[in-house]
Order: sequence, then C-alpha cells, then structure tokens
Amino acid sequence: MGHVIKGKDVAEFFLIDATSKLPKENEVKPTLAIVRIGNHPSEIAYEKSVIKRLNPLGIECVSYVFEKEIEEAEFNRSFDEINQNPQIHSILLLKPVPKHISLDHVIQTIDPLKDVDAIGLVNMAKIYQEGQKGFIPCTAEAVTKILEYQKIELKGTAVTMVGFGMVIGRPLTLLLLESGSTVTVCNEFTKDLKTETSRADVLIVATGVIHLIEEDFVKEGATVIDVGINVDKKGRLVGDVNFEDVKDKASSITPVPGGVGTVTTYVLASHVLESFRLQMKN
Ligand SMILES: NC(=O)C1=CN([C@@H]2O[C@H](COP(=O)(O)OP(=O)(O)OC[C@H]3O[C@@H](n4cnc5c(N)ncnc54)[C@H](OP(=O)(O)O)[C@@H]3O)[C@@H](O)[C@H]2O)C=CC1
Ligand SMILES: Nc1nc(=O)c2c([nH]1)NC[C@@H]1CN(c3ccc(C(=O)N[C@@H](CCC(=O)O)C(=O)O)cc3)C=[N+]21
Repeated sequence: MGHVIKGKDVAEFFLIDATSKLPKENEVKPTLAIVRIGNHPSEIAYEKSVIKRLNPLGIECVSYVFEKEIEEAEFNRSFDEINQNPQIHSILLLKPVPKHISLDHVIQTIDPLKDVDAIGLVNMAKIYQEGQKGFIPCTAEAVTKILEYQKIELKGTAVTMVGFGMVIGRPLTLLLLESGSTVTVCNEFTKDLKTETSRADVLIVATGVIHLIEEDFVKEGATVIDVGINVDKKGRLVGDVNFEDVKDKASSITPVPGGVGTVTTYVLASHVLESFRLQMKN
C-alpha cells in the first residue's frame, strides 16, 4: 500500500507554530465572519470544522446564514455591512452560492485585508502576477504545503489538475506553473480523462464528483492528492478519488477525511491571524 499522507502531520509541520503565537492578553479577539447562503452539505461540513479548529486558538467565529432564496441586492447590502464592520477582521464566503446570486459586487468590494480565502480582485490579481502574493485560497495553499512536505520536486514534473474551479483548480494551476511543473488541466469536456490522468506523476483532483478517479486512471507510483469533499447518501465525507481502489497503485495518497481538508482549516487559521495582525498595525 502507498504511503497515506496525514493532513494533521503536514499542518503540524508548517502551521502549528504560525497559529500558536497569539498574545493571550490581547483585548480584541481576531474575528472571522463565516458567510453562508443556503445549506450545502460540504459548506456545513467546512463551517463546523472551522469553528471547531479556530475557537481553541482564540479566534471568534460569527456565522451569517442567509436563505437560499435571498435576492442579490439584499444579500449585497448585508455583505457591505459585514465588510465595513471594524469588529470583523476576516471574511470567509462559502461556495458554491445559489446560481441566481452573482458575486460581482462581493469580488469587487471585499476588503483585501479581510479576504482570507482570496475571492476578491486584489488577491486574485496577485496570484496571476509574478512574485509577492497576497492571500491565496486556503485549499490551493494547502495542496502546495502537502507537496512541499512530501518533498516533491515540482520543476519539470508532469502534474495533471482535474478541475478548474475558482477555489482550487485555477489558482493552483498558476502556482504549480510558477514552480516549474508542466501542468495539464482537465474539465468536464476533456475527451479522454483517463489518458490525461494516467501520465501524471502528481495527480490532483478537485471536481466534486464522487469517486471520479479509479485505479486505472492512475500511473503506478504517482502521488495522488484528493481535494474533493463530498457527502454521500449515508452522510459520510468522501473524496473524488476511490481511495480503496487507488491506494496500492499510488506511491502516496491523501485520504478523505483527514487529508487536504485538515490542512485547509489550519491554513485558514493562519490567514485569519495574519489578517488580524495586518489590521492591528494600521
Ligand atoms: N479539501 C478542501 O479543503 C476543499 C474541498 N473542496 C471540494 O473540492 C471539490 C471541487 O470544488 P470547487 O473547485 O469549488 O468546484 P467547482 O464546481 O468550482 O469546480 C469543479 C471543476 O471540476 C470540473 N469537473 C466537473 N465534473 C468533471 C468531470 N466529470 N471530469 C472532469 N472535470 C470535471 C468542472 O469542469 P467545468 O469547468 O467544465 O465545469 C470544474 O472545473 C468539491 O468536492 C468541494 O467540496 C472545496 C474546497 C476546499
Ligand atoms: N470559499 C470556500 N472555500 C472553501 O475552502 C470551501 C468552500 N468555500 N465551500 C465548501 C468547501 C468544502 N470545504 C471543506 C474543507 C475542509 C473540511 C474538513 O475540515 N474536513 C475534515 C474532516 C471533518 C470531519 O471529520 O467532520 C478533514 O477533511 O479532515 C470540510 C470541507 C471547504 N470548502
């Protein structure tokens, strides 16, 4: 069986330090607003795990939950209030949002210093730009930390990225290219997914399709990073990769739960603390 990469080990290696430096006597607590529209199961899973992980670090989490039928103009008014509230230092807007809500206003107005999951234009542009970054979407950063922990040489490596969503696929593709990898990106229209995934030394999957990747999609000895977090019919968290099927063929593989998601939550904690420090300086 390939090596199972435990998210907790990666988080402890990189992030425990960054998240343990909070001055205890501080009067103002770093505060994260979690903004959710509707009751999408993977958003609720994340919200619960964020609150569980961030509270013990002295971070206050305030949930703002809106009905999925809310009109865009009304949502935007509430978002403005959250964004302008000086008692809120960080904002996490959970995705996906209902189809009738456009995020144009949010993307253009979110305070870059509060934008800990990098959904706004300023942080997005810095990912596109060479050099100094702002906040990077937590999950994309989590994947880079896992690859670094595994000491995967990225220069010249064949990476296949399945999924091109705003939270993972898009930003991660740019970051991997910047590290010198040769990246193949796949989406729903990819004609022969199996051929594209089978030549990858590093296979990263973030689609939201339960068990899209089976054993015959994976090259012998590949590193497999399963970003998908889906809730199956029995209410269990499952990935986009069929772990049992693939684990013997991969040289290393991340499980769900206990893999990428665990690192994501710690990265978020470090971003919230960084966002707080930046605002306390001003
Ligand atoms: N582990 C973690 O910390 C996190 C996990 N997630 C999980 O990651 C998954 C993806 O999330 P997100 O990126 O936001 O989703 P999006 O819906 O934004 O993106 C999904 C991408 O997958 C592609 N896709 C869909 N079906 C297929 C298919 N059959 N074959 C190939 N590509 C396909 C889509 O292609 P197209 O562009 O053509 O539509 C799209 O590019 C979800 O399970 C989510 O819960 C999300 C955030 C954090
Ligand atoms: N703007 C935005 N950014 C996101 O990053 C984002 C999002 N929206 N919408 C929903 C998805 C889903 N997602 C999860 C991340 C971690 C766990 C998680 O911590 N899971 C633990 C297990 C928790 C448990 O066991 O209950 C783990 O994987 O180990 C769950 C879900 C982030 N997402």
